[in-house]
Amino acid sequence: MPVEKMLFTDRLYQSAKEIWEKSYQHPFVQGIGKGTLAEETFIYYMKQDYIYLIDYVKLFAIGVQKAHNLETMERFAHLLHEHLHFEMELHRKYAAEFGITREELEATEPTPVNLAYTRYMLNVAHNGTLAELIAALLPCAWHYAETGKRLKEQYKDGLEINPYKKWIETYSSDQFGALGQWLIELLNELTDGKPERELTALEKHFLITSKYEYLFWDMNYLKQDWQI
Ligand SMILES: Cc1ncc(CO)c(N)n1
Repeated sequence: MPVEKMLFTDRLYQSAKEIWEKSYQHPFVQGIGKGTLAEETFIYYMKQDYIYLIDYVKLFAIGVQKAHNLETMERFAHLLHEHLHFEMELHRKYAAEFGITREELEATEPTPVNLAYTRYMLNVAHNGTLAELIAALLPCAWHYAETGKRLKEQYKDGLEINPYKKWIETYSSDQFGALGQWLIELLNELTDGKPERELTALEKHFLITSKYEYLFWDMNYLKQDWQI
């Protein structure tokens, strides 16, 4: 009987599982689910996340540049468009609700954790292979899709009156989930038959950005910024 082959992304999922669980249990994430997170904390996060996404979207442009065929180029161009419009529209809508202008959103200065996280991914994107780029950016797409779906299920009773309903609806949507799913498939294709040495390097990127995801929640929760 043939042995069922474990996908490389299953391995990544297993190795990051504990970190992701810690993120899910973080009071920031739970506060979104319950709708109890302080509004000023959410606004702080929306502003930081908006400028995070500006850099994140650039990673897809580098994906276009590093793609080996036209189909992959088209998919990265699609991802770039979806994050720039579908996802970032969420931030613009919340900002409008809170009386924050687009200019103000865009002029946000990154905190140390935000800057370190985006610089890490941009560095991998510029200096690494296409597989390395995907390994580094995948926790963002995958972890958010999973978080959105889990929160929606766990807190479905209060969803209609939850002020963060739009956030939960965006990240639990099939439209958002499909973005991560395609990255998962591409990474499995690119890593098929690759030596352990290369896989270990990819796993390292995946774990580091998974940890940055945790730090990002924590940084926003505590409103950690430059001390000087
Ligand atoms: C920090 C962070 N990670 C992932 C996502 C999902 O794209 C996001 N908006 N922000």
